[in-house]
This record gives sequence, structure tokens and C-alpha cells, in this order.
Amino acid sequence: MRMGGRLAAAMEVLADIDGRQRPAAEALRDWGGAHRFAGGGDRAAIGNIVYDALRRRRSAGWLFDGDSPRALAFGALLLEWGETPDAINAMLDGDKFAPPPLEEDELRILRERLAADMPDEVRADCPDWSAPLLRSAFGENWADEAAALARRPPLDLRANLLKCERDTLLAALSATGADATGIAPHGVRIAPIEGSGRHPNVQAGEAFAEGRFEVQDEGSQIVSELAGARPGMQVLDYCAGAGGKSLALSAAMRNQGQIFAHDALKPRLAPIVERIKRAGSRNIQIAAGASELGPLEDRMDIVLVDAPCTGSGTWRRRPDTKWRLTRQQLDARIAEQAEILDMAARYVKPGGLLAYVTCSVFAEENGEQAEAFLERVPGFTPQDHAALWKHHFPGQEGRAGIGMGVSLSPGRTGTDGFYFCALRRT
Ligand SMILES: C[S@@+](CC[C@H](N)C(=O)[O-])C[C@H]1O[C@@H](n2cnc3c(N)ncnc32)[C@H](O)[C@@H]1O
Repeated sequence: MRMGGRLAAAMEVLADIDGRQRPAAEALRDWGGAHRFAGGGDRAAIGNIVYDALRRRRSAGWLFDGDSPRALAFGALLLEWGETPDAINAMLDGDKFAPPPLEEDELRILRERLAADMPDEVRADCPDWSAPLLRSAFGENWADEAAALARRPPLDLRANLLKCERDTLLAALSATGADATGIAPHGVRIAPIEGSGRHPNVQAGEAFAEGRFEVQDEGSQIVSELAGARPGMQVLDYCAGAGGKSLALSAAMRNQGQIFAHDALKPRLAPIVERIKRAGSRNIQIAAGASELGPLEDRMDIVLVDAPCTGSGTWRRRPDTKWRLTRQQLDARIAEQAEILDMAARYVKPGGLLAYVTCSVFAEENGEQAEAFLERVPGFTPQDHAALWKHHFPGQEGRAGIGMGVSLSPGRTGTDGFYFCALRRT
């Protein structure tokens, strides 16, 4: 396929996503199923245009005075692929599968808009209702931070210390352009893709099959480190899901001590079994039901609550969720988080730690949630997060947002948006 056909396909997928309110991955998969002739390179390019268009939906719409699939797809090329209107029209010339080229009316608006400064609320590329929340989370930098949440993400891996050191992994992945992450001590980063490129399929290689790494955003690695799990501890991962944090904790504990992986939705835990085997983790056991949790009350050194949240910190990776999220859903998550914190707190032993984590950047899910917990539940005190950060990441002072907890974001730390708060039971 030439670029014109790829662009037309991306418009078709964007129309499907908008028309049927479908997740982007699902719409792209269905398009691929119905167009078997499209090769891997075509699919990657179409996927990139679709994801770029969703990340930059607001600014693409502003460039064209409307957010039709056509405007979004052309906008993606202009904003993210570094194309110019003339270059796009030249590219489409003579391609019978291409959408109609940019017309005079569109070119006129584009010339004006491309020469102007985008207003903050446009370049922030976020839903209107969320702008005040981002402003309150980030202060005057809010539009830069929001814009950073609308850029392409890197591919981050965590070297699994149970199997290998980071340097060995870096050597094994040298052909991929992988480099050490800036903050997380065991992280490896493959830079964001450019244009129609795609990240190498690292999970198809030997190093992955042998359990030498996990795919895990650097932010997720950092919050796992901050939890401070050490060999011999008893740890409850209360919202373990597919086990990403459990595996990181297991490596930090060098397979010594015990991690209980719990989740309210038992099927969510299913992938853990295979992941534990591959990673060589021997200290994770599933504690799905009340009968397994009961004996853990007042006994845990650390209870990690990686709470269900809006996922606003992961908008780079799942930009379709950004536009589907509503204030009502945020309110529902906040209520759920409070309930989960109250339930999980009972498992912390005196002197133990309740570690609260979200992949959101909204204060209401983060610091405000932690503060509300402290007001509601006696017997916990917040840790000194500046000292905690310095202890775990010496030389990185000033990188994270520190207050009632630690806040990470693409703008500040080059990671997904994450929040961590450590509350010590007195
Ligand atoms: C952010 S995800 C966990 C991700 C996981 N820790 C990881 O690192 O891969 C949140 C998880 O909380 C679970 N959950 C939702 N409500 C819960 C509850 N009341 N108690 C325990 N887990 C809950 C969800 O099923 C979901 O798997």
C-alpha cells in the first residue's frame, strides 16, 4: 500500500472508533482481519496514524476547524509525522486509493493555523472537563504536561534480576537501540518510534522467552521500587491484576519471603501463572478468596494497593480512553479506591506499610485520596516522600513531584503518569 491507501484506511478505522465507540485496538484488529492483503508495514503505519490522531485529536481538530476522521488523520501527519500540506498533497498525487487531497478551503485554514500559536486548551489535547483537574495537578505547566501525555511513548522493559543484570540485557538487545532508563535502576528503554516505524517485537525473542525481562513502563518500575520490598518480607499485592508489580516485587525480594497476589476479579490473575514460570519467581502465591486473605490480617510488612483508576497517566499508550473517560467514571473510581484502601489497610501489621499506587495524574485519585484515607482511618502516618525518593534514587532530586506522595509524569520524569504514597501503620 502507498501512503494514500494507508491514510484512507486510517480514516476508515477512526470513523469506526467514533461511530461505534469502540476501543482503537479492536477497530484496528477488525480492519486487519477484513483486509488480509495489508502487510505488517501497512498495519503499523495505519496504527500509527490512528493512535497519533487520537493522541492529538483536539489539536488536529483545531487545525481543520472540525474533528472528522479526515481532519484527524491529516492532522496526525502534520502534527506528529512532520509533514507539510504541500508534501502531503504531493504524496497523494496519482494514488487511486488515496483520499481526496487537501482542498483550497482546508489549505487556507491550515496556513493560518499552522502559523499561529495553539491556545493552551488546544495543545493540551485533553477533554475540556479534565483541563481544570490537570491545572490543579500541575499548576502553570499544566498544558506542557498534558501535551506530553499526548506524545508517542517509549517501550520500556525491566531487567529481571532473578535471571539477569541490566547490562547483560542491554547487550542482548543491542540491535534494538535499547538504552538504560534514567531513573529506574533495572529499566531498559527503546525510544518512541518515528513516522511509520514500529517497535521491535522484543517479546518474540529468546531473552523474553527465558524470562530475562518484563515489559513494564519505567513509572511502574519506579513505584514498585518505592514500595521498598526486601528479601524475607511478607507482602500482599491487593490489586495484583496480571501481576506486573508482583513480579517486580519478587525480583526486589530476590525470591525470598512471600508475596500474596490478590484481585477482586479472579480471572484478571490468570496471566500471572505463566509469567511467574517464565520469570523464575518462586515466592508469589495467589490469594484470590476470603479464606486465603483472612489469615493475613495484621501480618503484612507491605500491602500494595495498585488501585483501579482512570488511567489518565497512560493516555500516551491508550489515547482512545482519554476521550471516552467521563467525570462520572472518575467519581466512581474515587469511591472504589476509598473502599479498597479501607479494606486493604486491615492486612498491614503494626509498623508495616500501606503503599497506594495509581496510574492517574488527577489529584482527586492521588494525594487527595490519601489525605481522605488518613482522615477516615486512624493509625497511619504518611512517610517523608522526599527522603524516600532520595534514598531510592540518589542524584535524581527534583525530578518527581513530591508532596503527599510521589507524582511521576511524561513531562517530569519521562514516564507514564503514576502516583505513589507510603502510609506507615503506627
Ligand atoms: C491497576 S489494575 C492492577 C495492575 C497490576 N497491579 C499490574 O501491575 O499489572 C487494578 C486491579 O484492581 C482490581 N480491583 C478492582 N476492584 C478491586 C477490589 N475491590 N479489590 C481488589 N482488587 C480490585 C482490578 O480487577 C484490576 O485488576
